[in-house]
Amino acid sequence: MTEALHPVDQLILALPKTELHLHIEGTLEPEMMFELAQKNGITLPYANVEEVRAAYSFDNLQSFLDLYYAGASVLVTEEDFYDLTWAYCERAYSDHIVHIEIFFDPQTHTARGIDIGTVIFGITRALQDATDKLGISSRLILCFLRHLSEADGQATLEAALPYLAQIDGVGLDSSELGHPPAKFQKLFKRCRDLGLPAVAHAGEEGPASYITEALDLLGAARIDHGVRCTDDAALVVRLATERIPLTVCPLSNLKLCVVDDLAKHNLRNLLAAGLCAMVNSDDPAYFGGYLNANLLACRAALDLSASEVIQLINHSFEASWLPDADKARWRAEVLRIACIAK
Ligand code: HPA
Ligand SMILES: [Zn+2]
Repeated sequence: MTEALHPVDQLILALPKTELHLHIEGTLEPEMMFELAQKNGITLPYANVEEVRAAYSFDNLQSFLDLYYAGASVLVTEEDFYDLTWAYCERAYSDHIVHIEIFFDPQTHTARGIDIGTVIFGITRALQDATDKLGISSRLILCFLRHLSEADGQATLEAALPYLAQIDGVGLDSSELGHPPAKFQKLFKRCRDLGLPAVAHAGEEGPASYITEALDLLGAARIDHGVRCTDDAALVVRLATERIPLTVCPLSNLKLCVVDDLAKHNLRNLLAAGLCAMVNSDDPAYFGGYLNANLLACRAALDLSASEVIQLINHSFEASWLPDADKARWRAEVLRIACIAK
């Protein structure tokens, strides 16, 4: 006999959701990695899909990034970027995600000689199809790799200028330690001048001071991860007062040893401190689960209540870049489903 689903888990599955912290290159499942490698004549350092999965045991962010960049090397044609993005959109649909704001890392591809337009057109064509066929709205965020120089970021921004109509904002990702937001102050000023809103990874492995820098020096409207904010009580008060969203990624934190046990994750404390925190999947093909899997794992490990789950989902709509009327419409839908579930 199959066990009945926990009522809060049923609620998680039923609620409409949004995903705000998702690297499209991090949705590359080993099966697709192999298919694309074969098609594009790229040799992978693995004999089969099982070997790829077995390699996904990470000690820290860098040990993951080394594999993640190697995996992305199979993406070559516009069709490859389309297929990758479309596969994610179908998974998002099955998780009842209605709005996505996704990151892409152009430098990972342009450094291999792939034209930035190939990347952008492949992704945006799939996003448009997701809107037309699955009813999923989306935004696209161009991320700069922080282990590279600011000049490399500037050159990437210049290359992206013809495609600005397809880009809704900019972000900062990759190796955090030793690459503080301050390194990219001029680049983000230029982005602001172009009217591009900014987000930034900060306080994942790096110190709480990187979160403050991301806000004050880059003008970040959201902080990606941000879990280390709790090392600085005054910063927590600031984040709560200014309603700065934190796009938390619990299974990512577990896989990358930011926490050693999901039961010790500070997600609940962030909510209790009045922060606009929500759950996201980051690089789900590498970290063992998409959005619902993250929410279900947190519910089980932290014994989240129905009202905490509803808070997390409401925060994700609040923190999104949807127009206010759409936010209000989705929050009403969340309320309606929550009432039925009672
Ligand atoms: O979790 C992450 N942190 C920093 N850079 C990244 N690039 C993909 N995922 C991540
Ligand atoms: Zn991330």
